Amino acid sequence: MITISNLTKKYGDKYALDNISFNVKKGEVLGFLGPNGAGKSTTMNIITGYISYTDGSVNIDGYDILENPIEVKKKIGYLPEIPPLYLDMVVWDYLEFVYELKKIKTEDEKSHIQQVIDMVKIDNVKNRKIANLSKGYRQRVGLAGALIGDPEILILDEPTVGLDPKQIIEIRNVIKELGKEKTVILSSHILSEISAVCDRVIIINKGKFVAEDTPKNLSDKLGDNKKMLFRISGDRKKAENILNSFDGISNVTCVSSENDSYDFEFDNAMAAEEKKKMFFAFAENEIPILMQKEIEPSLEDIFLKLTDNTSEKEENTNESDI
Ligand SMILES: Nc1ncnc2c1ncn2[C@@H]1O[C@H](COP(=O)(O)OP(=O)(O)OP(=O)(O)O)[C@@H](O)[C@H]1O
Repeated sequence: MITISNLTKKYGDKYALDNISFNVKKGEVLGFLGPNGAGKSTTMNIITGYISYTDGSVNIDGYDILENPIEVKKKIGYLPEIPPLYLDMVVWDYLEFVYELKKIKTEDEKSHIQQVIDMVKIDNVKNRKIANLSKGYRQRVGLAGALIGDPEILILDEPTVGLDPKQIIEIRNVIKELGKEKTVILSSHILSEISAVCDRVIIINKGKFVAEDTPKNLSDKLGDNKKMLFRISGDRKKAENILNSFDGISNVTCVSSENDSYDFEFDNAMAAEEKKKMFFAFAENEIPILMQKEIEPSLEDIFLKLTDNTSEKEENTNESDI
């Protein structure tokens, strides 16, 4: 459905994208993962025809984006990172405006807009001014705008940035539903975000391709190096010694303390039997374990695992926030 070949975008001498190639199959939900400045928005802006590129090609459902820009744009609904909403407009009027802009002729306008409103669950705010909506609802209005015209492909640039946890879950559910019918590319800088909704993940960093896999395989690749957070109460030194006495535990660090409770972070590659022994060791030393949890791997962990870092060190790191 989407074929990106050797895509390169230069700003002056600087490469925002450097020879990126990938495919997206019809009906697939593809995650585009990378830190700030990786080139996610640049790629999406090129696919949607908003900006040009320096080299390579973009083909959407058989159409080259440069040769058939109108055909391509008809097939794509785009939700940029900051949706371009007119805050003074009422939701319904805004969607009518988008309908006119997209020059959609075949549908019954009112029923189509209502259908889109139902899809993203904004019926309760359709007569309200966009300025008075929460960020979560504004994001859904932006998504509704992208869905006007029933495009086959949806391109969503960091759709959950700035939303609260409840809004994140709601918008994720909407995207999951849409993913059943449409081809979706979704960008994010959070692995769990992508894992929750995507069939496949492409990781880019500083404009370069890093890896491509299913969320499960990516997580398995990181699996032998999971980070754990452990909260204990009691003797800090003793607890540290117990943790360090196990082969499967490394890089033990006390990250915070409050009264007599301490939070330790460590890399955990323990087998199940070893884990049991560790719990008994804490019990024998009368050190209660107050809490334990696995820490989501950061993008930094993923890059360290998936890439040879030497090439990264040669490059300017100012833009990245990892
Ligand atoms: N108009 C521009 N002029 C010069 N450099 C640009 C321009 N737009 C983007 N860049 C640079 O291109 C690189 C990729 O930017 P891009 O916005 O695509 O990254 P991103 O992965 O979307 O990051 P973010 O999550 O911060 O949006 C960055 O180094 C950025 O500074």
